[in-house]
Amino acid sequence: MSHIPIALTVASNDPTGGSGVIADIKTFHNLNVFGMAAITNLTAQNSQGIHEILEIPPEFLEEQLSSIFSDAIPYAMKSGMVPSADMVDIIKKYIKGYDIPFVMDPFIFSKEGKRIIDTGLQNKLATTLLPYASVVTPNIKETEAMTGIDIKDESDIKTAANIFLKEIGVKSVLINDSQMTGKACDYLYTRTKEVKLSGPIIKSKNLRGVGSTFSAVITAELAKGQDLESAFRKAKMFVTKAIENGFDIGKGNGPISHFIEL
Ligand SMILES: Nc1ncnc2c1ncn2[C@@H]1O[C@H](COP(=O)(O)OP(=O)(O)OP(=O)(O)O)[C@@H](O)[C@H]1O
Ligand SMILES: Cc1ncc(CO)c(N)n1
Repeated sequence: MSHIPIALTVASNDPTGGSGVIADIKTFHNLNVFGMAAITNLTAQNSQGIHEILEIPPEFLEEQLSSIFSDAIPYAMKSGMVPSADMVDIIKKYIKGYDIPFVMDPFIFSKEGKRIIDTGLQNKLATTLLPYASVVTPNIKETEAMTGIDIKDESDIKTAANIFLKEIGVKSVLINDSQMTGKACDYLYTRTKEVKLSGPIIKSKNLRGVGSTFSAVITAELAKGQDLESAFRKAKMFVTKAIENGFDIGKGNGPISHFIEL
């Protein structure tokens, strides 16, 4: 194959391969997109939780991005765990400088509910990066943290989505809900339309990487030139199958599968 779309992830490394950039690259590969990764953090984590986080010096993120972009421009890019305000500014420079689709997957809380970034950095992400994002993919807890809305039902989700679109200035928002309604519901809001996709909650303890994988599918599909609604539908199908085929790896919560065929 002489030509292939490129997708770039700017996120952290999980050495056990369940989430973060390794999950992103597995997803890009599954979808026939060439994956690249610029690392923001190294984490020490496993199926039982995140133990330590080591930040890469921001200048070295800049080195990684400048090496990538001076050589081949990715067709789409996503961000995951961004640990410092300096890194937010560096990422913004590349998004502003190169007009490519940008998917922001905010990583504010760990699966175990622990806050990973402070509110100052969370606000910086919202004010500096979100206005340049094609789409942001928060779960319910992240949506509450970023909009200040206490979400109890679907109308609160819509109110929060309007804050993302009208006050924060993001082009579209895709809110994932696997916590509130007892169903796995996802809501896409753009300035012109709303799409809701709903499925049953699959009972599994092996859910590591589900959020990273969902946003990686969206990024891969945008890299291929697909529109956001088709990318959303594909991401929903992908994660559903990936959860159904998850693995019992480790003593705690295992990873979802990236071997699936759609
Ligand atoms: N148990 C489940 N059954 C079916 N779908 C699920 C389940 N858990 C999550 N999903 C779906 O997976 C996608 C991502 O879910 P969600 O946003 O809740 O993950 P997350 O909390 O961001 O994950 P992470 O902690 O990995 O970032 C959504 O499409 C959601 O509906
Ligand atoms: C590196 C990394 N990225 C994302 C997540 C969230 O799933 C995690 N646990 N670790």
